[in-house]
Amino acid sequence: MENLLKVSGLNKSFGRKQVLHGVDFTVASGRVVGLVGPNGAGKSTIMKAILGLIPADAGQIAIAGVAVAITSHQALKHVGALIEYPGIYPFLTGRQHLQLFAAKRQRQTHIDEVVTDLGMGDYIDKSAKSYSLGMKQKLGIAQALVDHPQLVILDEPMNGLDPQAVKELREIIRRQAQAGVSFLISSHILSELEKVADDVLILDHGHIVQQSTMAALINSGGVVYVIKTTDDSAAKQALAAAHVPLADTTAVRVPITDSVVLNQALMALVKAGIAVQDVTKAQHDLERSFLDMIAKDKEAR
Ligand SMILES: Nc1ncnc2c1ncn2[C@@H]1O[C@H](COP(=O)(O)OP(=O)(O)OP(=O)(O)O)[C@@H](O)[C@H]1O
Repeated sequence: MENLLKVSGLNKSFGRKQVLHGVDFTVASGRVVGLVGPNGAGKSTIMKAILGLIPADAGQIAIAGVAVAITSHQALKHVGALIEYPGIYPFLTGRQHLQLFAAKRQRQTHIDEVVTDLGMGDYIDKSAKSYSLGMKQKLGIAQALVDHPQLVILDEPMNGLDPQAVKELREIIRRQAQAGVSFLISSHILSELEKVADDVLILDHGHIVQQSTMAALINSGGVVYVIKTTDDSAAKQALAAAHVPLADTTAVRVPITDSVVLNQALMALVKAGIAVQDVTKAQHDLERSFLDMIAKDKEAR
């Protein structure tokens, strides 16, 4: 797979505060890459540097092999972006905004496509001053997509969107990725990107803490059996005595490595006279493993 975006050794300080530390990653053609990290981790700073909006102190950024710098924007010709807040002119209609962003060739068709895909038909010809937060956000996303870019950079695009709009946005991203468009999408909530991203970059205090596929990240947390009993604290003691590992201390959660562990757990509970009321396979807790990863990285530094 060809790397459309390549970022290497990116350093950035604001005054005496270093906010990016040797950031390296790639985005391949047709991949959706999630950039996830807590508030202030440096997500927007990375995106602004890629877009040549702020100068990096060190490192290289290349799009389709062409270098980007604050004075060299040629590589950004086929890049669409929404960074922080959409730029909205209150007295223009949504359609007029899109006309500013769409190249002349097939302008009308491209605008109609994106308006339909994002379900903006009802208000696209009204002036933007009447738009809700979510409508403005959608207009910002439409601006990023309207010119058929090869690479789309979206900073927290789900902000302000209702669940239906989030679903529509996910669908449009997946459709475009299938057609070969690459995406770099930031969020401070990992689970927000669970259904849309192929790959994940986890960023903390300007360091890339983990880079993997979303599938590998989900599997790395493992699946757990949640056992409901009549007496959970006695159940935990019985399991500890029988050397059955627990996934965490909040409930009777047994990690699934193989079914033998579940058998051992159930036998230990039955032997201790604890009634098992229910056993369910629980969804992997993505947010918890994200927080664990950040905590581990903090300890290591
Ligand atoms: N122009 C600036 N001047 C000084 N400090 C800045 C500037 N821009 C960003 N920072 C600092 O750099 C750090 C990273 O900020 P950045 O906006 O990149 O984080 P983020 O991960 O996008 O956070 P959020 O999720 O809150 O948007 C923060 O500590 C922020 O205060």
